[in-house]
Amino acid sequence: MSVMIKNVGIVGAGQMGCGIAHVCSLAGYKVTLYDLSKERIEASLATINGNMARQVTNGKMGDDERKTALSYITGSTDVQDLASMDLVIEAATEDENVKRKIFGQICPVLKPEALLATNTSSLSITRLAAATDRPEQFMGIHFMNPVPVMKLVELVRGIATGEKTFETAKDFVRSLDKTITVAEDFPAFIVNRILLPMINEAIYTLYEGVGSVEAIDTAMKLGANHPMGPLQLADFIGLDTCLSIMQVLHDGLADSKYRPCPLLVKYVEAGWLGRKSGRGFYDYRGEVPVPTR
Ligand SMILES: CC(=O)CC(=O)SCCNC(=O)CCNC(=O)[C@H](O)C(C)(C)COP(=O)(O)OP(=O)(O)OC[C@H]1O[C@@H](n2cnc3c(N)ncnc32)[C@H](O)[C@@H]1OP(=O)(O)O
Ligand SMILES: NC(=O)C1=CN([C@@H]2O[C@H](COP(=O)(O)OP(=O)(O)OC[C@H]3O[C@@H](n4cnc5c(N)ncnc54)[C@H](OP(=O)(O)O)[C@@H]3O)[C@@H](O)[C@H]2O)C=CC1
Repeated sequence: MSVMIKNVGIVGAGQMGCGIAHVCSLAGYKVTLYDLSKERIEASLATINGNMARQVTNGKMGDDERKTALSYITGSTDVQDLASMDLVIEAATEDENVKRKIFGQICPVLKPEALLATNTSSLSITRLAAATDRPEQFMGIHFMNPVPVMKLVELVRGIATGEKTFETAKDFVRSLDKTITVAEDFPAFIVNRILLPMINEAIYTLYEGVGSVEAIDTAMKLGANHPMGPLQLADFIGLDTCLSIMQVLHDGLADSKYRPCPLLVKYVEAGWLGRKSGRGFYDYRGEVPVPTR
């Protein structure tokens, strides 16, 4: 008992929006990728093309497949283009006010039967659902970064999420060849409840002078077999997103063990957001990343 999905809208063409568009188009869905500016849309379509081209070079897909998938993605800066979507996945900035504003704009445009999902990393699905006109048709579909590579998707139901919505989300995620894990609607769900305190602790380790950026990342890569060091991973996720998640954990669970490291706050205040802004715990503006501490 699930709803037929053909057209998928994605709101926010950042790193996650691009990744979600990438995997949806490869699975045969018609994708409308919406963001605020034409420049962002153009840059995002170029990023998706580049990521697919790399998969062609590595023999992971054929060039015809790449062309077909790309032809399924349409960029848009007009919210009216979401009117024909069966499912819309919100993947905009991790800020509750931004997301609430988006729901206020898109809900009047969507078909009554359309499902609405959020890719939020941490925010309450129940609270976000209450900001829409369709709490029964709303849930969390939380992809991992980089989406084309990571196998997991967390599914999170709000208190009002209907069974049909949940079943449809499960079928949809399986059609993308991803593995589902179901999390209850508590701050940051499962992956980020565990991962982000580890990253925050790595930043405290740097802040307290226990080790340099390089020492901490090398320690966790070679000493714990993590594919990326925690500071490299923080830069990869985006330091603004990391800080938002820690704030949600701190506020939502009211435990001082989740307090965001002041050094993380400082980097975000400086606009050093990691890879996406060119600088974070590493400086990415040269040929190779250079630690900033
Ligand atoms: C914050 C949240 O809400 C939740 C989260 O997502 S938390 C973050 C979860 N993600 C992680 O923990 C990632 C940890 N890092 C890794 O697993 C690996 O370093 C990595 C997969 C990102 C890269 O692996 P690697 O072996 O160093 O790199 P590399 O061999 O160049 O790439 C492996 C594949 O990833 C792809 N890839 C790498 N970065 C990519 C990106 N940004 N976008 C798309 N594809 C990417 C490459 O194209 C390559 O794909 P193919 O195998 O299809 O050719
Ligand atoms: N980064 C990660 O590793 C992961 C992130 N997530 C979640 O996915 C979501 C997106 O994260 P991510 O892609 O990393 O963030 P990015 O900062 O890369 O992208 C966010 C995008 O949303 C756009 N945006 C902001 N406001 C609006 C709006 N009102 N309407 C449409 N688009 C808007 C931004 O535009 P502009 O740049 O112009 O502001 C930007 O293009 C967040 O909720 C995050 O928590 C989930 C899993 C992993």
